[in-house]
Amino acid sequence: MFPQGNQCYTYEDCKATADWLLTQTDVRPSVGIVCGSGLGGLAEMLKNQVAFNYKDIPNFPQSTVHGHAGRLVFGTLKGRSCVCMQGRFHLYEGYPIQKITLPMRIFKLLGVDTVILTNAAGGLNQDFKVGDIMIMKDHLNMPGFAGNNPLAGLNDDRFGVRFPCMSDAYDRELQQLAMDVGQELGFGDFLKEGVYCVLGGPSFETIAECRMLHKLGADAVGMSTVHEVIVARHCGMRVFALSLITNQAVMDYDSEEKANHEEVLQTGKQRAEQLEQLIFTMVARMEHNNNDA
Ligand SMILES: O=P(O)(O)O[C@@H]1C[C@H](O)[C@@H](CO)O1
Ligand code: HPA
Repeated sequence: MFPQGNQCYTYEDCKATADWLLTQTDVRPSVGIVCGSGLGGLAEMLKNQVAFNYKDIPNFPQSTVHGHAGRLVFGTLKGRSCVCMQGRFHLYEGYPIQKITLPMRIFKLLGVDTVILTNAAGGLNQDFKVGDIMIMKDHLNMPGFAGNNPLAGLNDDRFGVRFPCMSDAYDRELQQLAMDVGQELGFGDFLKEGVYCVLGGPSFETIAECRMLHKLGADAVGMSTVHEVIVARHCGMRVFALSLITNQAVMDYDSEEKANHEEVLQTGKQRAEQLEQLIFTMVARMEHNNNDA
């Protein structure tokens, strides 16, 4: 069933893309950032930018979703060299899961040791409000339960081991740093932590599905991030991830609410400034990652 799956991009393909990028810029990033829906403004904050449209990067997929610009931006943030994906790829765009996660392997080959991912998500936890920022402490991988895991297929040991551990996927020190920085910045009222559940999308969830996911222990539901986290951890990068609660998942048959992408992008705009501030302050304070997984 899977033998060709991971052949989608070989180690050599990933290396060719990374080497191409390294010939185009002097920036040698240690931090890689992925911007979620409506959160691409993060990339604009990088200083001394060198930016590439995805269509100009060998082997790179194209962004097809409104709110995902499709640019890879290199630059510095508080003096630290970074690379930022202004737009990510999703299963529902029709890409194979290995293609969605290809940028993580390119990050690794560029020298990135820490990946920061953001996403827009629906809130399942009844204590969450629209505009809350949730530090991801864990995930539920629904496509993975059905066998759609980005590491399925032949394993290339140059990236990582056949059976990587995921109980330590989300770096605990970075979670604590985010909490500390959030408190200092006065974000305590809307900074939460929780479990993110990924689904395939693009349809939003039914009421019964939201109720089920909540019962299973999910605090937020979305359509991304987890595949990238798995590949980033497989190749030994440290991971930190944030969900912006852009809408309340509909859990009640009396509700008139309807999830929609416009609301997702609108909430992104309203909270973007604080989310950016949180990430920049964290990047300024982060220690380098010395212990590859
Ligand atoms: O890329 P993310 O996970 O932030 O995007 C979410 C999931 C869908 O792509 C979209 C739904 O509005 O936002
Ligand atoms: O409610 C949601 N469900 C799934 N994905 C999402 N992305 C933003 N909001 C949602």
